[in-house]
Amino acid sequence: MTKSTNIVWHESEVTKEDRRNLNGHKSAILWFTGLSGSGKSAISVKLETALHKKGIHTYRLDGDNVRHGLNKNLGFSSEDRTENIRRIGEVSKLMVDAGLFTLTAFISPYHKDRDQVRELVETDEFIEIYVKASLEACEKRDPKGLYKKARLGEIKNFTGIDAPYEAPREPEITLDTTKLSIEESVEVILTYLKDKKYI
Ligand SMILES: Nc1ncnc2c1ncn2[C@@H]1O[C@H](COP(=O)(O)OS(=O)(=O)O)[C@@H](OP(=O)(O)O)[C@H]1O
Ligand SMILES: Nc1ncnc2c1ncn2[C@@H]1O[C@H](COP(=O)(O)OP(=O)(O)O)[C@@H](O)[C@H]1O
Repeated sequence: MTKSTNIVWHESEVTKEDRRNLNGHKSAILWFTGLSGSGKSAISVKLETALHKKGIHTYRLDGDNVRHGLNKNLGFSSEDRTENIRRIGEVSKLMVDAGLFTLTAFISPYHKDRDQVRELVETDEFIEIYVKASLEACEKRDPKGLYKKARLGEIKNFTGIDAPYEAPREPEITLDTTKLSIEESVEVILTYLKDKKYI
């Protein structure tokens, strides 16, 4: 018997389409992935501000509101990272159902975990954004001093050092943050959303 046996779905009267119509725009997950220090948080924060100013309903998920709350029982083993991403995917799906552009900023290092989130929603509801920067560049930025600690062996399983990062094969958007400024990256995403008639 699975744990969900005997649980019956109760349909709402208000649908995702109703909520989208009320908002006047679509909803989707903007899934940022990349190494620590690649720029996921910096870009997603500025993108959210830009969308908000346009009257678009958003919510941003990142370590602050997830790893300190919902997922505070998870660490950085491959199993815990997979569970971290699975929960974030499920929460993001609910937010898309609620009519929001949901911006997620997690390393999400494994193809299979990101693909599982993609499978959870409609094809056009998952936009994978690869925030690309070399390990060298991220380590040079080292905004939280974590690479230094990882090199000293004070943090184990650090992505890029002694834990893997699997770069997306076919992301909807790639941002090379060694070439684009934060503002330019935001513009690339806004252009994509306009071209594809999301906004
Ligand atoms: N071992 C290890 N590896 C990678 N990162 C580590 C680790 N330990 C702590 N941190 C800090 O946690 C942030 C990554 O958390 P995520 O939830 O995005 O990771 S994951 O998607 O589950 O792989 C990451 O934040 P970002 O810099 O925002 O990516 C780090 O600040
Ligand atoms: N072109 C750029 N794009 C994004 N971030 C940049 C860029 N140049 C420098 N940075 C800086 O690099 C750091 C990236 O950190 P952060 O956004 O926390 O990355 P992540 O969320 O991927 O760990 C920030 O301090 C940001 O200001």
